[in-house]
Amino acid sequence: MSVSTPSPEHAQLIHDWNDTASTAPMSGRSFDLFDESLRDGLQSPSVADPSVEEKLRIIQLMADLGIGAADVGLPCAGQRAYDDVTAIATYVRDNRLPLRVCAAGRTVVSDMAPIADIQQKVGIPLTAYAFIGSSPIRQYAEGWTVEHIREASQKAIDFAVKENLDICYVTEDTTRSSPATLEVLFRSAIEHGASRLCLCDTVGHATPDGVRRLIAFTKALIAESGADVKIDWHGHNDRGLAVVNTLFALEYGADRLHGTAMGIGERVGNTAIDQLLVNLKLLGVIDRDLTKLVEFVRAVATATKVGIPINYPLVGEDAFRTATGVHAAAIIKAKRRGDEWLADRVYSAVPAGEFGKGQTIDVGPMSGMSNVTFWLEQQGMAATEELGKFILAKAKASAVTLSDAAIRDAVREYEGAAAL
Ligand SMILES: CC(C)C(=O)C(=O)O
Repeated sequence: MSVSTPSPEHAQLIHDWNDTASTAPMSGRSFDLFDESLRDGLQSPSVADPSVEEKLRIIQLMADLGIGAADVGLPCAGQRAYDDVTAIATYVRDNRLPLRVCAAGRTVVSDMAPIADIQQKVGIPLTAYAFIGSSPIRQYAEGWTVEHIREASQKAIDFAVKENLDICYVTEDTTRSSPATLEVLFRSAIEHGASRLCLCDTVGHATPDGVRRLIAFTKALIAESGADVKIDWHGHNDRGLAVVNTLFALEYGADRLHGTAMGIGERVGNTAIDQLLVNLKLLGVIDRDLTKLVEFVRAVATATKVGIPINYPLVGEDAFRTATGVHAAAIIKAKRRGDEWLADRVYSAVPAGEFGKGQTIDVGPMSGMSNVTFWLEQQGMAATEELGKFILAKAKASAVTLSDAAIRDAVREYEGAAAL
């Protein structure tokens, strides 16, 4: 389902300063999305660990959205984590979902072993994400030398390879790690059989320019090695740049982009995979049905007990709702013409209809008469001028947008007064 092609008349209505044509090469490249909601997402201290049934529903929705891989937990963390990863892998196997099951652990054999064990038991290939801190600040905090990190990584990778696990080598805090250290660690990981390198902006430090330079550095190193090794990009949002950085990571050559529903995760969280999907679609990089995206975000929000902010893109209560007179008037004019294309775009850069949603008009202190008239018509009520004025006066006197019940009360009050 593509972003609906505008009619020739509509096509003239938006001058696009975004250089969408320059994203065309991205759409030709094969890349994948990697969902971290059930691992990094659950590391947020404020979220609840979903039940296994909720996790399976979330996994199904990821697959429905064309997300190709997911980190589904740290099986080394305890029996419950181990059982949930096993249940997810079994569900993916039994339902033949086109989703790669991945699990994370530190670069120690005891963390890799449960992943190998689940792979063996369930009988589908898993990917192990083996992580270790690589930046000078992490080395200093832990008292590690580069040689210690390299050796620990090598032992974990050798074990995983021996167990036939696909292995992604994850250098935590890559965006603050020195090129000399990364060169040693990446070369060793590649030589020992890692199929992927995961570049982590663990503390949300990177800017797009840093993303570009780090990916160029890593690509050159991989090219030199002659191995077929892919690059993952894992971003955090401490500076509010996670989605933007991840879009740039794709442009600069990352093969797999990480994110979580609503960006839940450590501290202020990760790249919001839902926002990433919306942008990839609007940029023309992907062409797929995203009408289940809202359900996916709501499923994660409910299962993790995270509230959806009212102004959250696409899913927030106010994402496609206005009570403002000027905005409402323009949307209503489009709707009266039967022009939903126009109604969806005149005051929104994300067309609601493309994502299974619609614009709604409310009545509040910033409203004009068209809000009231439209609201009454939607309810099948006669929108007389006098009634409209009465409701609008109530709205102007109110500090908040009127609820439907408050407008109905106003209608009753008006009718009662008129009947006297
Ligand atoms: C373990 C990795 C992927 C991580 O979560 C991070 O560095 O933020």
